Amino acid sequence: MSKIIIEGGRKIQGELRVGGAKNSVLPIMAATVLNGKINIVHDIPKLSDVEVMSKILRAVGCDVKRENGTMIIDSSKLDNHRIPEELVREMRSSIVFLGAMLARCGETIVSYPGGCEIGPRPIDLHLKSLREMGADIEEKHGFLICTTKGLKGCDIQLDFPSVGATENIMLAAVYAEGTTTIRNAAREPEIRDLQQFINAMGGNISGAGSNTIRIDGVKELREVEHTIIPDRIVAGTYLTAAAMTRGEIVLKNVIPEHLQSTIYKLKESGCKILYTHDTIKLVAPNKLHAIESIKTLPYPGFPTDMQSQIMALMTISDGISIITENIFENRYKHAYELIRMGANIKIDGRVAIIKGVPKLTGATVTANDLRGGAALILAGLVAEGTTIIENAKHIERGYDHIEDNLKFAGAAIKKM
Ligand SMILES: CC(=O)N[C@H]1[C@@H](OP(=O)(O)OP(=O)(O)OC[C@H]2O[C@@H](n3ccc(=O)[nH]c3=O)[C@H](O)[C@@H]2O)O[C@H](CO)[C@@H](O)[C@@H]1O
Ligand SMILES: C=C(OP(=O)(O)O)C(=O)O
Repeated sequence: MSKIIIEGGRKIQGELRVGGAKNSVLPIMAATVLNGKINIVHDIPKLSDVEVMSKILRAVGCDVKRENGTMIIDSSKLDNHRIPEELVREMRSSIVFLGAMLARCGETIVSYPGGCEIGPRPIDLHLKSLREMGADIEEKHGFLICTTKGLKGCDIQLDFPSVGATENIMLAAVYAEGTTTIRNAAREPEIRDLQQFINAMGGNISGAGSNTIRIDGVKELREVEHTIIPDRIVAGTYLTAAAMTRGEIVLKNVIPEHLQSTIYKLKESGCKILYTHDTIKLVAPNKLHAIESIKTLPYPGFPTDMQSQIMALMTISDGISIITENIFENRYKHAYELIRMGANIKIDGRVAIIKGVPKLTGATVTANDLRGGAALILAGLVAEGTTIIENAKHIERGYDHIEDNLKFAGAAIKKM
């Protein structure tokens, strides 16, 4: 079981480059099955989720090669429509293969993904939408057995702008007969990246980034080369690390527009933030102020994937901060670990009330999920003494060499 050990009290400063976004790379890897040709994808981060996605692609017959940050996926020999159950269990977001495999093969068998560390994560919107497009989906013994005699474009109204459901519909609709319209679609930047990838291989999608997406079915797709957009959550995490340690950091390869809600809240805590079109500089104040209220919302609202990290910052900010978690029901497990480090946090359902304390103290804590683990690293960077984070494997799902990057920026941190 991997552990991260941190000696707190060092500033995070200097320059860091942000790599490709996990939440872009995963659906884009699923989309590589569509063309039955060569896909070249740049700026692929080294993450355990990317490893699982590669294993799934190989299991269905694709050839996957990786050279540093570039991945070459040849989907021409795809010959299996069953996604191995153990891999779906390892990574819930493998559910995006549903739409992609239905489009390519007209059939697929995927095990039901179930919930995860952050609570129940139903897929009813995915299934309802794919059925509306003409998919026949049987739910039997924990598996989804999906077939179609041909998907047809239709109008889909999502009850909630689900990221995964929007992606699954986009993938399924690429070859569908006629036009598919998704209303109340998710507007996350990663959705637009998926549109760009599919269009670069000859698909016909418009509207991603707005709440209405139109997909006109095409007959054939070609080879493609694409670069993944930078990870806005990794960028937000490094900015928060500099803010909490009274540091000063410049991030390169970022899209500041994607981080506006995070930047806005970091400014409220007293940080000075300057940016160009692809860099962000943060200068921390001597004293962090409480952030009156943060409500997680679909993009462009404040991202639930930054909630844990910003909570870590609030624990040492002067005054009372309030978080309302609106996206996931059970995303406060990290709060109880932060309390072990001296934080003053009260949880009442979806609301967390955080009263800033003068200092945190190092302790042995457990990462229960990806972003909760990142929050514990941030707390460890400022805590007095040694922090040991157990179960650090969760962090590897979404951060490429976080300990090396933070060490480079001044932290006393190591992984064991
Ligand atoms: C790989 C990836 O991109 N993961 C991101 C994606 O997850 P994911 O795609 O799973 O998130 P969704 O946007 O689908 O889920 C948001 C909310 O909708 C609910 N819901 C979703 C689908 C459904 O069929 N029924 C339903 O009720 C979920 O339970 C949750 O409460 O968006 C989340 C919300 O920004 C992020 O936290 C995740 O990092
Ligand atoms: C919840 C997250 O991801 P996933 O949907 O892959 O579990 C996340 O990135 O914080």
